[in-house]
Formats: sequence, structure tokens, C-alpha cells
Amino acid sequence: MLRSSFKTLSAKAAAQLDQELMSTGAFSIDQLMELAGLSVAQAIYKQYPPPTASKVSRVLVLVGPGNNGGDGLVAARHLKLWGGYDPVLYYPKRTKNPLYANLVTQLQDLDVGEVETLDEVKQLALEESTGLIIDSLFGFSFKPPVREPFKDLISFLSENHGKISPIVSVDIPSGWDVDEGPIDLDIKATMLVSLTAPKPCAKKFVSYGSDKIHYLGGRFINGKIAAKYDIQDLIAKYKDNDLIVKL
Ligand SMILES: NC(=O)C1=CN([C@@H]2O[C@H](COP(=O)(O)OP(=O)(O)OC[C@H]3O[C@@H](n4cnc5c(N)ncnc54)[C@H](O)[C@@H]3O)[C@@H](O)[C@H]2O)[C@H](O)CC1
Ligand SMILES: [K+]
Repeated sequence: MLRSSFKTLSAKAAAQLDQELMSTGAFSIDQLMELAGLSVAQAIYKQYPPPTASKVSRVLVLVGPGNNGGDGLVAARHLKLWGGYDPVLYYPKRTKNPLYANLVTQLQDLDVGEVETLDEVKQLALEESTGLIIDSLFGFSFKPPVREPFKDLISFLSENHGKISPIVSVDIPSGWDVDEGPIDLDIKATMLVSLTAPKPCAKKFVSYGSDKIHYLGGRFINGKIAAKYDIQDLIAKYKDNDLIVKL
């Protein structure tokens, strides 16, 4: 199958663009995260539609300490609201930042469950009733090698490929170097939702096989910023009012 080509943004450029959006661009992080998380949920709905009204699919949401984790929390809220999905969180390293505390309260108000120990999360990952795993552990600020408690979890996911449900990675497959791809641990994600623009490691992701599913989301870039970062062709791939596009 012929894969479409796409421009990428290095880890450095992605962080710079993010800062630009929130300074001269006048966006708040809450706005960007809401759009990013919503597009992750939409891509999941499109690729893995909910089973039937009488059955729900458990979605294990692995939440990291930064904004990538925030995207996962937002995606969990939308999936739960839409119905047909039963998100369960694993969120081991929290900060007092009200942004994340508020997202957690919103999920608690929706009766979204949580597991607290590594043993519980491993057990849930292996259960057949878990239909999907969202990897929102690390995004473009990740610097290998991975530290605990995430090393144990990422190693477990890497070693149990085939025994666990498909993994949807938010922005980068966690454990991969943002620019280089898999240098150490590889969780072997099935689907990737790149935000704003794919990072260089996404080239390795798609080259790993025709079964790899790649979406772009996070549609909040204006034409001027797109031109500055040379990603106009990428942004032009969105159709109509869609928030996501399959690359
Ligand atoms: N403009 C956009 O595209 C937007 C993207 N969003 C998402 O935000 C992340 C980037 O978020 P950031 O907070 O900068 O960083 P991360 O979530 O990637 O991780 C930072 C977090 O991780 C810790 N950490 C780093 N390396 C390691 C390691 N080796 N072991 C353990 N822990 C590590 C670090 O200490 C921090 O705590 C982007 O990818 C998108 O998903 C925004 O939501 C909206 C705008
Ligand atoms: K991730």
C-alpha cells in the first residue's frame, strides 16, 4: 500500500511552536489540550467504534505526568460522554497543577474508574474485556531513557505485545525518542495520533508495516504559523469541518 508522505516537526520545533501558540498566539493550554484530546477521542471513535449499546469497551488510559497525559484525560472524558466506552485511568504521577486536578474531577463526576498499582494495571491490560489501551504517557518533551515507575510499565507493554489490546499512542509511542524513534523500548503501538504535526519518529512508525494506523489531529494552527513551520501542506489535508485526518 502506498503511504502518504508527510512533513514532520522535530522535538525542538514542536516545543517552540507550542510556546508560540501560547504566547503571541494567545491560546491557553486548556484550549489546546481540549482540542488535542478531542481529536484523539474522535480518531478512536472512527477507528474503533463502540461495540453496541448493550456492550461497552473498556479503555485503559495510561496517563503521564505532563501535557501528553492531559490529552489522555480529555480523550477519556469525551469517550465516556459519548458512551460505549468505559475508560479506566492509571495516573501514577500527579502534580498539584489545577489544570490536571480539574480534569480528574470532571472524570470522577462521570464515574470514570481508576487503578493505582502497577500490578492492577498489568492485570487490566491482559484482560480480554479491555478493548483498547491509550498511551498518553509521554509526548514531545520525553527524553530517554525512561524512568520509574514508567520503565516497568513500558517494559511490560513491550514484552506483552500480542497478549494485550491494541495500543493507541498520543503524539509519540511512549518510550521512543521523539526524533529518532525506537532506540530502547518499543510498546509496538497499533495506532498513532500525531498532534499539530507528526514528529520525526512517526516516519519509523508508518514504515513498520501496512497495519499501522496514523491520524493527524490538533487542528488549531493558522496559516501564518503553518507557513513559518513549513507545514501548510499537512494542514491542507484536513477536509471540511473534520478535526482529524488519516495520513
Ligand atoms: N501544540 C501541540 O501540539 C500541543 C500538544 N499537547 C500535548 O503536549 C505534549 C507535550 O507535553 P509536555 O508537557 O511538554 O511534555 P510530555 O507530556 O511529553 O512529558 C513531560 C513529562 O515527562 C517527564 N519525563 C520526560 N522524560 C522522562 C523520562 N525519561 N522518564 C520519566 N519521565 C520523563 C517530564 O519530567 C515531564 O513531567 C505533546 O506531545 C502533546 O501530547 C498539548 O496538550 C496541547 C498543545
Ligand atoms: K504517548
